[in-house]
Amino acid sequence: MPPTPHDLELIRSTLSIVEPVADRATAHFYALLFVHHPDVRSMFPAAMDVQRDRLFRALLLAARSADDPAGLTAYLANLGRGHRKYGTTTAHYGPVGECLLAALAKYSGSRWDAETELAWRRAYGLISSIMINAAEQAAASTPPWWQAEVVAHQVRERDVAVLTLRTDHPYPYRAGQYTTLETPWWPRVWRPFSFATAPRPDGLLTLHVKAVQSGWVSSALVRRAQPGDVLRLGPPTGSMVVDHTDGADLLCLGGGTGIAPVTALVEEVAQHGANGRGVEVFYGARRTEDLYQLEVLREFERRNTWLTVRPVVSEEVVRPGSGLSGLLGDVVAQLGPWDGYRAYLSGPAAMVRRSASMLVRSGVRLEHIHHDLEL
Ligand SMILES: NC(=O)C1=CN([C@@H]2O[C@H](COP(=O)(O)OP(=O)(O)OC[C@H]3O[C@@H](n4cnc5c(N)ncnc54)[C@H](O)[C@@H]3O)[C@@H](O)[C@H]2O)C=CC1
Repeated sequence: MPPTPHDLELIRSTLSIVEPVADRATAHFYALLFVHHPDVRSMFPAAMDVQRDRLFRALLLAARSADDPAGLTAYLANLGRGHRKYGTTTAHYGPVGECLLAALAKYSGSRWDAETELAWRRAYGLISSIMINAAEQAAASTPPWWQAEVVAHQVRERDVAVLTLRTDHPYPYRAGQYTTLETPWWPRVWRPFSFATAPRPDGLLTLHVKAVQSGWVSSALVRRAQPGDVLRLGPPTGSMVVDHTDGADLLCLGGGTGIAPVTALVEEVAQHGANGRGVEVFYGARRTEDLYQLEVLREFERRNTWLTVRPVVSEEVVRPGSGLSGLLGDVVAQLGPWDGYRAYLSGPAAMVRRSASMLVRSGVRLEHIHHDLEL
């Protein structure tokens, strides 16, 4: 039986009690899981900090999205497909559910009673059945992960590398989407990276990676990876895809390496034909020298009259009339209104959040703003 509206109230109330102590509750969950099911420990990375954080964020997201069943189902189905790369099987869901309920019971104190437990059992039953079904369906046509050999590695500026990959099986994706990637140097640590090109006939994939401070995976990809190294990729995911049937103009904001999926979208429109639609790209960076992808975009602009590319720098003063400076979303909003546009936002989380609210104020409808921030 699916959760009832009353179940949802009980679930949200439990989560609000557990949220302030989420780090301890999730640590307890993993401790229970690894003590009672030691065989699953090898499926997780040695350092569990990011993983701990993810579990609770996923639960919160599921609870908050319960009013949007279609969106929630899509999110959970994606999560189920994505779990195949960890080696997750249907048999794992039962023990995980028991440990999760035990951890929630411990950290919700006197709020936990038989009714609350039943509500969580119903919710977990639904969540796991959606994830299991999606994983089983995906298993019929795609591998759990793809091996991807680095065939080119080019350092564009100080900390950004462009990697070209060849997969062992065809990799089906859409421009604007991203993958999760594991390197041989940090086993079981998976990080997301967007594709920087639309799918091409040769099947090669391109990623832009910036080595971020304390970013183990990104630093290894920029400073250590070289042609011949073999990475693993999870399935493609992400909602930043263009609907080529609606013909509306596109407004794309890419900040830093967030310009990668924007470049892919431009390439896909060029392949597909713009059919009367205009595409406005705003490319944000801190300084002019960080605009590593500008020349590639300028080349697209020279070949396609429907495309306009404007760089925006945030930490440099630009002479009036010679360029744009300021925070990306703020600058774009000032150039509005943007009524009727379909917006695509990609870059640092704070930039995406701020830009989304600025664009809503300058006329873009919320449902026409695409990005892949989860919370
Ligand atoms: N699909 C997506 O959303 C993608 C996201 N990314 C993320 O984008 C980020 C790129 O990092 P970098 O290249 O180091 O970018 P960066 O830190 O150099 O900033 C790039 C742009 O974002 C703006 N920005 C940065 N912080 C801001 C804030 N707090 N408020 C408003 N604007 C802000 C800057 O002014 C600049 O225009 C990474 O975190 C990466 O994970 C990368 C690729 C795809």
